[in-house]
Amino acid sequence: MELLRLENLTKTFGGLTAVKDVNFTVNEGSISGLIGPNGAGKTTIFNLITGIYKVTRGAIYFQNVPIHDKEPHVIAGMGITRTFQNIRLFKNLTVYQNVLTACHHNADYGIFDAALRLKKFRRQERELKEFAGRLLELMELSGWKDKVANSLPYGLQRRLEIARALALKPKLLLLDEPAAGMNPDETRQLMNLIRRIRDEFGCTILVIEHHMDLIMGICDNIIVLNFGKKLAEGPPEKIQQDPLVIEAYLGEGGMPGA
Ligand SMILES: Nc1ncnc2c1ncn2[C@@H]1O[C@H](COP(=O)(O)OP(=O)(O)OP(=O)(O)O)[C@@H](O)[C@H]1O
Repeated sequence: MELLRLENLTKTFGGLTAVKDVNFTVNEGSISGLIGPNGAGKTTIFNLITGIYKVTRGAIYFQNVPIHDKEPHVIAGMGITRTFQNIRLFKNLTVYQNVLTACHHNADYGIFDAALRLKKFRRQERELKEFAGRLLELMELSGWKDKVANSLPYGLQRRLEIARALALKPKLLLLDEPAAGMNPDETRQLMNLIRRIRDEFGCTILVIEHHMDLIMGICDNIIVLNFGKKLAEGPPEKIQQDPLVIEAYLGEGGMPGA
């Protein structure tokens, strides 16, 4: 079943067309990849889906509801969450505190419940702590729980960022270059984690990534962009052999990791 649909999506910045008439759908429960050479328009599409940028032309539907005219907080509230190319964490808080603060977005107790530590507050606090613990387990960060985020190796900081995004219980998780800066071992581990997030957490994933092994290894469907336009779409085996895709990457020195 379709979760997200982009229809003739176009974004211009002054005279530059960053995204031009892009159409694709993301099916519920799938892992989809958005790839393309540098400057192809991938992050711009994430910014359009999440409402950070206003759409110039075209439409975006989430669960068949138009979202291209909605504010970022409304879109987030509907169940779309993202991570960023540059890691955004509370660097001086512990791993656990980072996840727990994100979990608090789900709390609906009032200031009186909290101040008087009423039953509703105590029950929700217990549930949020359990959920934070579950997320740390899922992202294999339990052993780092009490470490300050800043002290974590780079690959683990990226995993912590994903745990924080999952704390918002998204239906659609957008990952912007989650394996950037990771070594091959860390990348392999991340691939397994992304599959687990889909299988155990039940959320749909759209991922931008330059690591081709990751994209080809986990995606059901891949959308290739070049100069803002959709160049190709299909399963990994089809994309890997597509002459147009290979040619687009040749200018950049070939398909990365292929
Ligand atoms: N806010 C902006 N103002 C002006 N131009 C922008 C803006 N955001 C993106 N662009 C331009 O739009 C084009 C697409 O950029 P985008 O960041 O979406 O590419 P990308 O495919 O994500 O690239 P990369 O793989 O390098 O991250 C680029 O030419 C970029 O300079």
